Amino acid sequence: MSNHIVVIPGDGIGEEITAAAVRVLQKIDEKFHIGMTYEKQEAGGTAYDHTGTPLPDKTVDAARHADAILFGAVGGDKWDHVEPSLRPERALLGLRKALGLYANLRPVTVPDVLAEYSPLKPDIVTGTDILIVRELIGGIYFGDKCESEIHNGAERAWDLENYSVPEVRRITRFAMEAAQKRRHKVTSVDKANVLATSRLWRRTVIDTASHYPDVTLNHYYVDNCAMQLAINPRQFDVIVTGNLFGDILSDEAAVLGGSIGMMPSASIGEETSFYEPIHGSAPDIAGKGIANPSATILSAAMMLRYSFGEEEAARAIEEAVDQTLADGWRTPDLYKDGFKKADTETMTQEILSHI
Ligand SMILES: NC(=O)c1ccc[n+]([C@@H]2O[C@H](COP(=O)([O-])OP(=O)(O)OC[C@H]3O[C@@H](n4cnc5c(N)ncnc54)[C@H](O)[C@@H]3O)[C@@H](O)[C@H]2O)c1
Ligand SMILES: CC(C)[C@H](C(=O)O)[C@@H](O)C(=O)O
Ligand SMILES: [Mg+2]
Repeated sequence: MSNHIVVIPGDGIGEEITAAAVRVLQKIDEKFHIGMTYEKQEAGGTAYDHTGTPLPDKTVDAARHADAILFGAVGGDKWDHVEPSLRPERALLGLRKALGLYANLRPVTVPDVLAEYSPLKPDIVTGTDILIVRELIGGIYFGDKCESEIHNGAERAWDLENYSVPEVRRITRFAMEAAQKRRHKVTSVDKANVLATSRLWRRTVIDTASHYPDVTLNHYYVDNCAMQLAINPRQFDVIVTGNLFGDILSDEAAVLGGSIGMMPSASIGEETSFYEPIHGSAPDIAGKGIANPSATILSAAMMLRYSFGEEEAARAIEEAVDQTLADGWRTPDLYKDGFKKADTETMTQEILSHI
């Protein structure tokens, strides 16, 4: 079986964190003999600087032919003034669309050793284990938009949200099947009290869920869900939601475990899957060698599990990260008095030492 990985570091901390994850994968390969090969490709602002486009065709072609993709992050203030269609973030959206990556899985777990890092009380967050299933190639992100037009004498801009029944059905099935392997509960999040798209979303979720009688379904409006995540995160098993709400709720949920630097993701479509941390390019710390590489390393673990069927190897990575935290190593995003200070390199070496 071929296990060819296209690595797309992107911008900002992207290079540092993907390099760390590749080292972990190489160590895993020595132990588990998976036979992974790597190919680096450009996307984002750096690709724009080199080629005039944030998403070169070469990158899309390589991604399409890969067995899995490891992605860092794109974007940064440097490209804020670039024409919208050429912004670094368009590379990520373009790849998601080109690869049909409709289901974005964002697991939110709070290791016991990190419960005290949460801005919430440890007795609220301990034991949290949520899988956010975010629809990734529809909704307002991909609807028609207008950057600027004159309407009734005033300049305005607009973005159109739309969802079709097949799109909602597909992501709901995914969430239901994920829940069947977990605690058999799905919470659907929408804004059906206001938005037409959310009313179609809710109807379709209810209809699709009726084929999964072993899964309990409940609904929250997104504003209430944002609050429920802070009040009682343990009530959630699988959350299924649209593209924009999923983006926002997953950053919120990331703080339950103390840092977005710990949160991995997998994006699944019909063919090649895509693995990336949920955080961005962190321009404020880029190049300083202090980014937490764990989210990307844990994304590599998801790759082993979902793309290569290597459950034992995936667990070996997750346990190595847990052990490194249990040993007291903390990158600055998690550091507190009494713990051992780690930069990206030290954290990576410590994780490697446990594999
Ligand atoms: N998937 C992606 O490529 C992605 C995701 C989100 C944002 N972005 C882009 O990244 C740029 C910066 O966005 P932002 O500042 O809103 O979000 P961000 O996630 O890059 O950073 C938010 C905060 O979290 C910190 N942080 C993020 N990752 C960290 C890590 N691994 N270790 C330690 N601290 C970490 C940053 O230092 C910053 O303080 C923007 O251009 C944005 O569009 C890209
Ligand atoms: C960079 C941006 C396009 C992206 C998104 O909004 O999907 C990011 O915030 C994410 O969460 O992956
Ligand atoms: Mg986001």
